[in-house]
Amino acid sequence: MTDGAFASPAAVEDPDALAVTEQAQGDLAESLRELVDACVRTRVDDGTLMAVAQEVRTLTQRLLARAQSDPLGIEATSDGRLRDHGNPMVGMRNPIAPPLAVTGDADGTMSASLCLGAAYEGPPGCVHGGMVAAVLDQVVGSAPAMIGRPGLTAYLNTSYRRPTVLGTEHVVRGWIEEVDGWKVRARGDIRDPQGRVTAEADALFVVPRWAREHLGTPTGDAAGIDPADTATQGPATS
Ligand SMILES: CCCCCCCCCCCCCC(=O)SCCNC(=O)CCNC(=O)[C@H](O)C(C)(C)COP(=O)(O)OP(=O)(O)OC[C@H]1O[C@@H](n2cnc3c(N)ncnc32)[C@H](O)[C@@H]1OP(=O)(O)O
Repeated sequence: MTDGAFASPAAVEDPDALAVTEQAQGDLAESLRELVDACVRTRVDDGTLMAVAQEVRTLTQRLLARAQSDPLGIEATSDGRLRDHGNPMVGMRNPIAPPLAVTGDADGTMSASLCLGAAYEGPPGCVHGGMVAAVLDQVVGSAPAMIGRPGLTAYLNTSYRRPTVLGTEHVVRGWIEEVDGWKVRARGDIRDPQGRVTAEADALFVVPRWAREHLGTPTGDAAGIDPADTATQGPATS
């Protein structure tokens, strides 16, 4: 979603072929996540490092043999799916993305599990604070999107309560606090396996003026949900 440019639905003429392609794209990204992790943690000798770098550059050229010049954007397919595959938090084609798998509860609370490795280290053994904020931005921001208000982040105030430890399963949640027209205030947190909050966020998401005419009627997962009904909605559990 960029200023003034909204993706139009891409027709899915052959869902089976698309599924095969998406499987291959996802597998490539996953193999690159493994490569990134290995790149950070490897202790092989210098000669091996140089040889591998050369091999990787050769592979890059194979992929660039046919590549688009623009970023992927967000596509809505004619079978109703949102394809945000380049997104750095959830994008299945993006090796930078963990990727988060964000799901919604019946009460509108969004959640995802989070377990990050060496590539995301900030303080020793802990997740980088910028990554923590980015994860919260995505999960908390998906709550407004679910009710047909896919806003941009106007602010995201993040409080870091305790370190978010690498290699440990955490739960990230986001929920709506208040809906005011095209503005949605939402909150979220990250909890460790003991249920302790490691970070929390208070955020405002605003559907920009240029996008509002495209969102007159909530679509997809937001269909049938009246944003007015979710005002002052809280999380399922505290
Ligand atoms: C369809 C597909 C979508 C899929 C999405 C999937 C998942 C999504 C998950 C994504 C997660 C990741 C998401 C990302 O990574 S989003 C990327 C990071 N964020 C940005 O780049 C946003 C940049 N800013 C803007 O584009 C605009 O300024 C926005 C959109 C914020 C406003 O827009 P616009 O300029 O057109 O409108 P307006 O200025 O008339 O303001 C309108 C109203 O808002 C109020 N206001 C504005 N700013 C603030 C503020 N800071 N505090 C308090 N209030 C604020 C303002 O007072 C006014 O209120 P009112 O006078 O009406 O009462």
